[in-house]
Amino acid sequence: MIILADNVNVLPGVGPKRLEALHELDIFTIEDLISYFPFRYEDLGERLPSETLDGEKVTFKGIVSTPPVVSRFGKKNQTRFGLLIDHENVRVTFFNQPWIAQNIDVGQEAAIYGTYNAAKAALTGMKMINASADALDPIYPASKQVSGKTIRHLVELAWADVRGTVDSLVPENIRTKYRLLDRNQQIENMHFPPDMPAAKAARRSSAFEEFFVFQMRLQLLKLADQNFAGEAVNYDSEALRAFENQLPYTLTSVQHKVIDEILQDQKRPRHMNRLLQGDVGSGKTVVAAMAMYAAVTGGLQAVMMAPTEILAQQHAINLSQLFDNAGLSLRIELLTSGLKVTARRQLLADLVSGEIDIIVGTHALLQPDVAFHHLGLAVIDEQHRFGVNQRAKLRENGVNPDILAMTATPIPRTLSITAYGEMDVSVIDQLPSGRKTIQTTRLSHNQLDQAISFVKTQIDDGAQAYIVTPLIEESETLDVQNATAMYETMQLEFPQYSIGLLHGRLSNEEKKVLMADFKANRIQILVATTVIEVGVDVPNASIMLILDADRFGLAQLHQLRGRVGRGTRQSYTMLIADPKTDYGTARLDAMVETTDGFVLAQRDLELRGSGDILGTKQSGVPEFAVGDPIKDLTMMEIAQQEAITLVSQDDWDQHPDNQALVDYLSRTMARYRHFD
Ligand SMILES: Nc1ncnc2c1ncn2[C@@H]1O[C@H](COP(=O)(O)OP(=O)(O)OP(=O)(O)O)[C@@H](O)[C@H]1O
Repeated sequence: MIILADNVNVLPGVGPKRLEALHELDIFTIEDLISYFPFRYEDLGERLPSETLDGEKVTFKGIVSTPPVVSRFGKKNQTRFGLLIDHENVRVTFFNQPWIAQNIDVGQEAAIYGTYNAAKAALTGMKMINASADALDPIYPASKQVSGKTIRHLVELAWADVRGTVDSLVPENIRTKYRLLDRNQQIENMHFPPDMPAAKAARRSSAFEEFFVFQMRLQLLKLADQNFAGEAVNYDSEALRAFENQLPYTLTSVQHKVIDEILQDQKRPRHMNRLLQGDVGSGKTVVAAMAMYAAVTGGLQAVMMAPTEILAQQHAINLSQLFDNAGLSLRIELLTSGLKVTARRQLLADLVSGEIDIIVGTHALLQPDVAFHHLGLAVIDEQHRFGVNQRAKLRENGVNPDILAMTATPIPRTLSITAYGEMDVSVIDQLPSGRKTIQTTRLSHNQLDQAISFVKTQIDDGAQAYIVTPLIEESETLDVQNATAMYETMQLEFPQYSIGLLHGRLSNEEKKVLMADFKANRIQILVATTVIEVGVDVPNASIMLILDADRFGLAQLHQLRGRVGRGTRQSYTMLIADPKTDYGTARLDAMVETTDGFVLAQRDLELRGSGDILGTKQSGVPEFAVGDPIKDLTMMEIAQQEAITLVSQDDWDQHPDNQALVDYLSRTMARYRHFD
């Protein structure tokens, strides 16, 4: 007798090789197997012959009216018998499936899927179907090593034993409220639906279950965060006010608002886990600087983590400038991989002794030898590149800083509930005043000369420009060649100016020097591949020329455009492209129409359709097997509400009704992919 917790290799036919292949599909136990659902059903279309067109594929169900006869010709053979459907007799022929004859007797009910020949009232059989079930064929997501048919077969074997023994994960009161099936019925109808409505009902229940379990995990994570007794940061409000007064600009009301939200969190003796979401160029850095300064005035250290070394370096420069200009002497250091051994050792010593106030770096900051004197705040830039597990690393060796994650990836409201479910969110939805709307134009390749002469007039006027060439995924060499060719063209076009070339093959050191030169206006034109994409801040750069712009996704184009329009100059983005697809054209049109990242993100979603996993993957939204977090948003919202309600009840995890859920969550938490 097989039970749910058994390893799948208890099933006949699952040897080491197949086991490995099943592991690839995340199937380890019998429970995993029976929760591995078909993603659609082929309707085999049971009908009467009179309703069927010639040549149509169809399923006929009837009574076998003549004994099966197998005739052979050479290596081939055919099996024939009659099938009485209602009052019509149809002649059935199977080719090369002689075993069919052994399973057929006169008088027996049979369902056969095949192609109908109306003139001859004959059916060329393709397969026999379980006559007592409906003609729905479940289609399983398969891999190269395991076919859908094998999965189907294993599910049948397993279900025969565990049927009726599955406990529901969604508590009964919630199931009743939303008319959801219990888990036995749900699983049975996912695999063996008697008809389409039953399959639909089972999918609905499965999707809800999946969302609910996901939301439970988020809520538990949130609770765990809160229970991690965070530290109350006793910051110096006077000092913060003085810092603000020394800034080179006035903070916008939205910046004020989000700074207040963050400070409130820091002040509480609770752990902060907040996401700061703001469009490109909206001024997140100064908000983060305030939060870090708050920690420092409270006698704590702060760390800022960026996804790349270029960005880390930029942040270190920007922060130093901000604090220097305000006359504050904080010690800010940059930890990079290029640091010499002795320098690194000194840096780490100063960090642990508390001499360093703020340290900026990449993932390198998560290495075990990096220890703090007293870390109070971790700012994480571009949050979706850091998984929850990585954040957890920060907590090891006893440090449990407040977390402020920042992202410029505009996630449409419809997705943020899924992407950031466990965090509190602050949004900057207003750009600093004085910004002029970036003017975006679309040009074809034969207008490139025109674009370049426009760049010329702007540079003569003191502006700086980016020229971006597309990343060629198949070949980094081509990619670099492309950028290099453009660089050479620009040198010819602009002999009087200094031109830089930035691409992925350069060392971090070379990149750093280039960026510093560009920032200081020692370089006027920077030809770059997409390495320039996120976070680079050079306010005097006001021209962005993107070549083959149709090769970029909308989010990427928006990020690139966000590199300009950061100062007071009128900025321009020129998209050079001859798009070959409607989708390419639509993306460029969207860019011309709006500069609002949230509008673009929504448009992107519509253009791609919610089924596109790739896009959602990029944005950090987890994938689901059955439910669609965009189409089924309301269901996700309900699942979230119910999860919040459940975990807010005292001793909810002690209640017998919730044991199956509690067990399931603890069993599966460890290998939960969404949080990697
Ligand atoms: N209130 C303000 N008034 C005027 N300028 C501001 C204000 N706040 C920030 N800035 C300036 O706006 C520019 C963009 O700010 P910042 O680099 O913080 O943007 P960001 O939100 O980090 O954007 P990205 O995600 O694109 O890096 C910077 O040059 C910064 O000095």
